Amino acid sequence: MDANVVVMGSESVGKSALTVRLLTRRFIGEYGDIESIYSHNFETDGRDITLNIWDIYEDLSVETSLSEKKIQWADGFILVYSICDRASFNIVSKLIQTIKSTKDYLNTDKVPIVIVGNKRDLHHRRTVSSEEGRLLALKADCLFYEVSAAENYHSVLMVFHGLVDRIKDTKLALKRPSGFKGIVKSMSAVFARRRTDSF
Ligand SMILES: Nc1nc2c(ncn2[C@@H]2O[C@H](COP(=O)(O)OP(=O)(O)OP(=O)(O)O)[C@@H](O)[C@H]2O)c(=O)[nH]1
Repeated sequence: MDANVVVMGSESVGKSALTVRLLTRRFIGEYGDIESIYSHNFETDGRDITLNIWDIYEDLSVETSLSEKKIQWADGFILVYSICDRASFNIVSKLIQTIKSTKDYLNTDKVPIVIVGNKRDLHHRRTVSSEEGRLLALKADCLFYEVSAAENYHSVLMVFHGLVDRIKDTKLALKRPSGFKGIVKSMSAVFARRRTDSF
């Protein structure tokens, strides 16, 4: 399975640090203004996953046709803020709205989004509590993690694994009509066939 992932958030929250941590297991400190697509292969539940990660430098809270293209390209989103930067947390809510209004999800309301509070190691400078992050995720039906790209590889790995699991579920739900909508769809397919049969 291929999964396109966009990493978004305000400036300097650690988007590149998270991406580079996943790819190399390292934290190198300074990353410059890079914007690239990286590919990374891993296995989950016996399935090979190719993750295409787009690390976005541009501020996507300002709507442009390019940002719309990026949103359409993505199967899932990692929205990063810094626990020491309240403005970066506020931008995450705006990004969720932009994504949910832009992305055309046909049958499902569940957009695979993970909210990440980064720089957990700087807890003495914290201005956004864990509860606020968790509450936002709960309201928007997203996953939530607090991590330190600087200090910990495993929590970063969990972020990407969590997102891939959600992407898998969404892709499966899109393939197989399920629930009430799916039943209505299958019934109308049967009736449509009957109607054409009778002519
Ligand atoms: N203490 C601490 N610093 C971090 C952490 N993650 C990133 N940084 C630092 O925060 C700064 C910004 O990190 P980047 O990864 O470049 O952030 P970015 O969001 O990609 O930044 P832009 O590309 O400029 O938008 C760098 O100085 C990093 O070393 C972290 O978990 N803890």
